[in-house]
Amino acid sequence: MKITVVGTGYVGLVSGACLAEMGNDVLCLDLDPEKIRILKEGGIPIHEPGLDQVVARNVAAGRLHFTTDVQEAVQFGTIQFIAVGTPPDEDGSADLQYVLSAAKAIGRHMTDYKVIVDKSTVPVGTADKVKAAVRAELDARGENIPYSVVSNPEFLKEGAAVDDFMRPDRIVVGAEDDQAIFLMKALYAPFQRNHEKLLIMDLRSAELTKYAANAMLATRISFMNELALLAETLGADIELVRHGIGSDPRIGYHFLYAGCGYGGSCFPKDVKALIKTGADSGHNLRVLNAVEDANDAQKLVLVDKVVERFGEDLSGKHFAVWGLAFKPNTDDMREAPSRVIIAELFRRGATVTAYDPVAMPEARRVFGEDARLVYAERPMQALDDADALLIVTEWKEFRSPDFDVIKAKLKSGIIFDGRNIFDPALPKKAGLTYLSIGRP
Ligand SMILES: NC(=O)c1ccc[n+]([C@@H]2O[C@H](COP(=O)([O-])OP(=O)(O)OC[C@H]3O[C@@H](n4cnc5c(N)ncnc54)[C@H](O)[C@@H]3O)[C@@H](O)[C@H]2O)c1
Ligand SMILES: O=c1ccn([C@@H]2O[C@H](COP(=O)(O)OP(=O)(O)O[C@H]3O[C@H](CO)[C@@H](O)[C@H](O)[C@H]3O)[C@@H](O)[C@H]2O)c(=O)[nH]1
Repeated sequence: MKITVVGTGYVGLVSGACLAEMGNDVLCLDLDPEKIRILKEGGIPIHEPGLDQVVARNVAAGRLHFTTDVQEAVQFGTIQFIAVGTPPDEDGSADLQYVLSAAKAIGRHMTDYKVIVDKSTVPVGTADKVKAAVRAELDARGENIPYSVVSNPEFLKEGAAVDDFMRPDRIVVGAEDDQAIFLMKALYAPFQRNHEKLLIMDLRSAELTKYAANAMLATRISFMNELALLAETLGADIELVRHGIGSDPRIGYHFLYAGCGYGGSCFPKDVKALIKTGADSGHNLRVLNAVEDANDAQKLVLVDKVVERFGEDLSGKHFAVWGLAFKPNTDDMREAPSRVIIAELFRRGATVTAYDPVAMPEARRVFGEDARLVYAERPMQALDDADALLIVTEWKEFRSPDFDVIKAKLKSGIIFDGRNIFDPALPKKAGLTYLSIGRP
């Protein structure tokens, strides 16, 4: 099948590469000439394990191409995936300007039947807006070319994106006409081991499903984070509680890890957008408001613990921070807890040496030139002259350190672990004070 992907960011590139891997001819469009230049020269603008091989293989096979030419891109694919960003607007709602401008471009240049697929995360009712935007462009041209609009939200996780796309738990397709349903079924046939994975529904239910999934996952995390704080006060261990409740299949083990808050390009923005959708339609989504509040507070929990030990004023104190990305296996720092933690340490007068296996170039962009923040080449080097260590991202390479070396380096001998990555007995055996989330 011939497919165009409009927007070659995270989701666009992973989707385009994986759809090519399944034998389709894919043309990825982006308006950012720098991104397309990197891709055309064989580079990958994001860090995502395994993606480079899939891209290289399909470029070499002649199935995956990149362009900045809008007209060429629109005329290429029968299926047009819109995978552009939907960042939060000032009031928390999803900003649809990129989606609608992509839709208009399709209406402006299409010359034959198109299935226009919203893959971006978009609020309920967006498919109707996309339909209207395309119709307005066709009317302006005096054309009446047929087209369908489909909602096909994406559920991939960064760091595991290729696997999530190629082996999905489910594929949600919101569609309202037989031709579009037929084409979407044919497109996804090779992706499914069993047919129950393809869930065909109406457009609005598909749009809401995406927000419901992220909101449910964010709720589990905020719930566990609050219980972790309670566990600390009560002298219980949240990790044992997690095992205790996760063994109930109605609850399950996934997404129950307490930590220093959820970040990333999706949960924070999608929870906000769903709250706004609720408010706009007369529903105060109380649970989700609390989920967001709890997460905002949780991002500061490590600093609260630092303040308990070192006092409100941290002038003259220096901290090592391990982990900058919002989670392991990505260089993405969008809404990362590290941003809030480091900013709060600065506000209180402290300085920081940070280490992250892949996100340091991104951190340089995020924080800019700032004398209060330097970067280490290795995790242990970050500990030089540090009063204490803060662990913010659970990268594998942090999991088995030499605790005696940490003890020798840290002035206070304190580790503040925001991701519960160690068995507490090990740092304690080396004489360190180990403060994690929700554990005695
Ligand atoms: N990042 C994720 O893990 C993830 C997972 C599932 C769903 N989503 C959703 O997918 C959407 C895209 O997210 P992302 O992280 O890939 O965004 P991104 O910011 O990485 O990429 C968006 C790209 O779209 C391009 N673009 C904008 N307008 C364009 C236009 N009119 N024509 C062509 N290109 C255009 C931008 O230049 C950019 O490269 C969002 O709605 C997001 O919520 C993201
Ligand atoms: O038990 C857990 C699991 C995750 N997190 C945090 O939650 C955030 C998000 O993690 P994750 O969901 O793994 O990453 P994303 O790549 O943001 O993926 C989410 O957001 C995507 C964009 O919508 C969806 O497609 C995915 O299904 C959804 O998991 C990160 O900060 C994690 O540290 C926790 O604190 N505890």
